[in-house]
Amino acid sequence: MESIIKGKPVADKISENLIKEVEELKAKGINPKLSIVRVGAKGGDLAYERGALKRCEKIGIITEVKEFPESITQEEYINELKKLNEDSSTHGILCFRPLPKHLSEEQIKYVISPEKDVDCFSPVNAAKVMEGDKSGYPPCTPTAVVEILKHYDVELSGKKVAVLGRSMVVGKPAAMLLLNENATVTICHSRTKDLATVTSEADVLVAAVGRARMVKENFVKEGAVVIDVGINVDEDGKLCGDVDTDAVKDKVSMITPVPAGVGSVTTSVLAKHIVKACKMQNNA
Ligand SMILES: Nc1nc2c(c(=O)[nH]1)N[C@@H](CN(C=O)c1ccc(C(=O)N[C@@H](CCC(=O)O)C(=O)O)cc1)CN2
Repeated sequence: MESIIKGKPVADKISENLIKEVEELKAKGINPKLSIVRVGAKGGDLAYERGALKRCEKIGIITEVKEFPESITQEEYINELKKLNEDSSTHGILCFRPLPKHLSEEQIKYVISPEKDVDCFSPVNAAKVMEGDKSGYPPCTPTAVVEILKHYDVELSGKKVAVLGRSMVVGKPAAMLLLNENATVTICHSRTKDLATVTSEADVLVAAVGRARMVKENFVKEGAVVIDVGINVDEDGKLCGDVDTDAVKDKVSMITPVPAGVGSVTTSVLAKHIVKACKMQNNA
């Protein structure tokens, strides 16, 4: 049985309605716009940026990229973010993370306007994820994980789910969103003892650890569903996930590829959040 499940059908379904919604907004003279803030040129950020620009163009959302050198100071970054907060033509702001070490996310996350924070940087939106409050903007990648599982009719209620990775961008919020779907969630990380034993007990494994092809055949249960969130660049400069797909694809029942898996759905969720933010800001 073909176990590879692509993100495209999920992304297309989310995008379909958005195209109509954007046309309706434009007919009223409202032009939804995303501003991307990128520091440096990390592979994962650039892949996300490419995907986001392509997706927004398809849907009719205006985009701009604010690209800054690694040498940008904390004060300069904050000033740029404040300008976007105040710019009424920008409805959604996407700050690529993690930021370089000399920039304090702890401080910057309080600067982004929660109303424009379409990828859950602000503690206001992060708290809403914890509370299961749907009025905010949960992070796009973890939301895409749940959208894929639902699209492919993967039962989550009462199932054992292992999330490999504990970042604020993916691992922690993914665990929370899966818990909201009544899964029994285990978060695993670099200090987890007998890691492969823990992950191989899961019905669903979400790999978000950021290490190229780390998940091998012994990490997965026979028939498990594997969602590969990793976006890594291998030694040949090729994009690859956290899972060694070739090694596990015959053992599992479903697995997402990289690229063309979670990433393509992430950008549709992002577009959905931009349209929602635009409507809220215009009372449309
Ligand atoms: N604010 C955030 N910054 C970053 C995140 C994040 O979730 N929020 N994550 C990574 C990048 N990332 C997901 O983890 C990511 C990478 C790529 C894509 C994407 O659109 N992929 C497409 C196209 C790929 C290509 O053209 O090469 C695909 O997979 O089909 C989305 C998310 C870093 N920063």
